Amino acid sequence: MLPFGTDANEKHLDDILSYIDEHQDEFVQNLKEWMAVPSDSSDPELRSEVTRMMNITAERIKTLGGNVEIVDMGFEKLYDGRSIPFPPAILAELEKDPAKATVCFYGHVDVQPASKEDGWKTDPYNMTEINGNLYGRGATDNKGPVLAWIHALETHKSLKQDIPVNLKFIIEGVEEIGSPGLADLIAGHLQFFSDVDYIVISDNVWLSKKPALTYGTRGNAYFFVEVESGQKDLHSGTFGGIIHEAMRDLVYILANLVDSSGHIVIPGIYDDVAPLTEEENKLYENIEFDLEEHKNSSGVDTFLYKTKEEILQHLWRQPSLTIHGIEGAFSGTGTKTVIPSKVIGKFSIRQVPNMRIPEVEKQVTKHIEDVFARLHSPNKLKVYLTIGAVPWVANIDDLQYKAAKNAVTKVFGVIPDMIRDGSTIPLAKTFHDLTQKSVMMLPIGGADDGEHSQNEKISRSNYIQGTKLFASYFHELSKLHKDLIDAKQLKN
Ligand SMILES: C[C@H](N)C(=O)N[C@@H](Cc1c[nH]cn1)C(=O)O
Ligand SMILES: [Zn+2]
Ligand SMILES: [Zn+2]
Repeated sequence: MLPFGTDANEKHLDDILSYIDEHQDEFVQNLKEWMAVPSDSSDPELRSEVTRMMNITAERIKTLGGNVEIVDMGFEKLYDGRSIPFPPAILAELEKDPAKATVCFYGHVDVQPASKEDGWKTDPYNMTEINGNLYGRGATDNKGPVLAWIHALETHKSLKQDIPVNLKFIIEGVEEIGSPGLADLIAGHLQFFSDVDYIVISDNVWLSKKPALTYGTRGNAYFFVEVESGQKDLHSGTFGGIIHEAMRDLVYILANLVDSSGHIVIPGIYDDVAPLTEEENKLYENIEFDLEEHKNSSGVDTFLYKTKEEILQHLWRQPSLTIHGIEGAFSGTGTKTVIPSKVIGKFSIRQVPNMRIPEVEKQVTKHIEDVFARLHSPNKLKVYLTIGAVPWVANIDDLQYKAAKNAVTKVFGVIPDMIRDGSTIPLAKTFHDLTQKSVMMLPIGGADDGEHSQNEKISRSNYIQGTKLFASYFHELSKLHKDLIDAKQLKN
């Protein structure tokens, strides 16, 4: 093998990057096949599709030559009392050379719900390319990036080139429902992580047209609030006006969580939020972020805040409360004159440092009970936390951030922005806390990809350049890691 940093090694990488360009249609076709699987983890009826997607992923890693363990994750107890199997998780490894750095890639192949009726322009499960964009559910979140990582490795194999790092994979199928059971899986497989040097996640998007490295995410505390008036739905002509309606109680509760300025009105909720330091405050000035473009891509005319700094701080370092929906309420077209008997309001609070989920749970429960008490309603109230994902902020001085910066500069010709993300990777902090390894997010999705939205996409360019980015990252990391080991040996 040639030492890294030589011209021959540069030539190897250039061959890899050219191969990726030349095979892009094949890579796009592979993504189309993955996106045809409706692996929506939130729909119990589609659970077998998530399992099928996990098996497809496992086969692909096996074909690469990886050692794959398919881990049974047991059963999920649904809130309606049913039990359904969780999809299995994948633990895999490829290459085991003690002289090389070991990188563990984490990703998920489950997706958010999607249906044409929600307003998609194309069939969400039939990937469609329009003007250089690959539309469909999972394009950017997270099938595209997972496949791009695999393609970067397959390219090395196809060209019979040495992969400069050892690889491990942890791939799951329940990220979109908060990664239940995954923290226990990690805790029970610490041996798997013992020789891992770096953990990489590519499950978010850039903030602008400029590539970015992500060193922090918000967490999420997801709540269900259930109000029940009786055993069955009733006619609003026969019973309207004489009973305490569950829906009225719930709407009142939901209306008393957050005010029109976005301020969460739950007492104590901001108490633990980390104060803004002078040093952090300065960071926001230099980040590329086009407010108007962000508005355009969201389809919303007016944001709650006016400046870039306010917007970024409210996305990255302030909690936010979103009301997502009401289960059991009439939501179809038409004019059904029903009084729903049991309704479940769903809302979540994005968590930031130094909020603590048990404290948030207490504050939310007490607040909802107090608000409900004002109604003097005889209805039954239940409040419960269904997802408790904590925020994560990493040390950007870790070596892999430097390797990723070099790789971005090589592939995109610009130095990446260092950003945080308002969304949640439930396992990011868990990885760090349980393994004590460096964690980094290396996004390849564009700011306008529309994760979780209708018409989710990834651009062909980001998908293919992203594949090149991963290949370059292996090479840059290998060089820097080797220098680090050499320096350590010299010291001893
Ligand atoms: C960032 C990632 N692609 C993602 O979409 N994560 C989800 C995870 C989650 C949080 N609560 C429930 N699921 C998200 O941020 O919504
Ligand atoms: Zn995701
Ligand atoms: Zn997602």
